[in-house]
Amino acid sequence: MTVNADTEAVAAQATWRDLPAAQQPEYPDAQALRDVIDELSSYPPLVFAGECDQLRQRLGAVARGEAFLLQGGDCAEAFDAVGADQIRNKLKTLLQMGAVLTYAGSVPVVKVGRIAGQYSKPRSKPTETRDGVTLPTYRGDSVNGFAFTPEARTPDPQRLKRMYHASASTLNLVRAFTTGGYADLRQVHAWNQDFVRSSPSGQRYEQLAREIDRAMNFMNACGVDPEEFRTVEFYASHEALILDYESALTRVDSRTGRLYDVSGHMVWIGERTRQLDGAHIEFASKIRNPIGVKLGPTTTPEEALTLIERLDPEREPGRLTFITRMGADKIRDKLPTLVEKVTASGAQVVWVSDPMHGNTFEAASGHKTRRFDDVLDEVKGFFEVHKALGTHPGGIHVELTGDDVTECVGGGDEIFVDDLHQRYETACDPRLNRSQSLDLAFLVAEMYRDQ
Ligand SMILES: O=C[C@H](O)[C@H](O)COP(=O)(O)O
Ligand SMILES: C=C(OP(=O)(O)O)C(=O)O
Ligand SMILES: [Mn+2]
Repeated sequence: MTVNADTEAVAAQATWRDLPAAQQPEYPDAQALRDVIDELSSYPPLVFAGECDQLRQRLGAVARGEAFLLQGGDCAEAFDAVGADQIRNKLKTLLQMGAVLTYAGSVPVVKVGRIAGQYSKPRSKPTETRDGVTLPTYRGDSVNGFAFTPEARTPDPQRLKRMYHASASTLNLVRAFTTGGYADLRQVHAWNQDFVRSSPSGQRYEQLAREIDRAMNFMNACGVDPEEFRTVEFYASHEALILDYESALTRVDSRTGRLYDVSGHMVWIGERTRQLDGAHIEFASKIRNPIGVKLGPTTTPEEALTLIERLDPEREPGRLTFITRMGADKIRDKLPTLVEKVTASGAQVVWVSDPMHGNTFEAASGHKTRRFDDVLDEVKGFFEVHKALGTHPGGIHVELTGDDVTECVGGGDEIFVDDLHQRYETACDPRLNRSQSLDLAFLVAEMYRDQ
């Protein structure tokens, strides 16, 4: 491992501490937090800086229009969901989506999970009231517990260590699956085996898998058996929200002397913490990882240009990804000016569509949900805008799970509002289930081809 702790250089990145940091937990015991930070600072990196560089190169290809980014996973990972089945199901769903996009969209797909670190949530309200009792809102397993009790909801810094260990175990299994044979393209059918073959998306996938098989057999018969089919390059990403944690996992790379946040390959800054004069952007400006920034409907072109100045002063394709989350009803109106102004500035950012976060609503039953049709319409709008401007629709960023949950309504195997209660398991936002995720991949592949 070539990443060393270089105390002085690492301390120099802590300039974010002088700036306002939104959405941070209020820990009751400051000393307990300091102790945890000290301990985390001594832990080994979860990723290698060279892998972050490799992802930046892959994203550079996306920025140039030569590849497509598939980024997806839970809204909020949970400590009690760090089990082999859940991790495998998520990975399988992403691999299936990747196969669909690569084959049907005829484009190399860069695969990045919202995984192995996605434990912290920004919230719209600081407190939650139930039956007259008001408690701090749930902010992700890294901060407090989901249960509605004062004990669970009090932020506990020990949870940051659990986040590290949960991330490490998850990443370990993901690496085992992706390099140990499970992700071998010859397994395209196996990924689908347990999936309801009667479901429309399962059947459609089966058809595509047969075509991939034939193509591979053809190549084999021609004497071609590329190593690339045996393993999959898969990267981990999460929102860099809790700066004490991200900062404790920031290290100097001994190869280059530069700082990397080794808690994940790519990190992003959320819509609620992207203030230009805030701590999160300052922190992100100091690290070399590929950085994403969520852009909601209020983003001005000037803000986008300043973000580029702050985060990508060297104008390096792949360094900066703008993840737009406008809402299906706003994307066609809001996105064009941003893309035009950014393109005119000469910057080569990756443009990605998050069609989830601008389309959330509360059903009459009280469940937070999203309509599959709105999700699809936002992606359509994203593609239309880029087509009109001659720019590259670089990818999608989605909240999904490999389990058959009922959290978003619609899809080929339709889920109705009245079904939501059946398997509503998310700790935060509603995710596409496996069938809806595959539906989306097929439809996006068509859009990409038509582009
Ligand atoms: O993904 C995160 C949610 O969109 C965010 O936490 C806000 O959710 P809330 O409005 O329920 O707080
Ligand atoms: C909170 C999230 O998104 P945003 O910052 O875009 O609201 C998220 O990605 O879960
Ligand atoms: Mn979310």
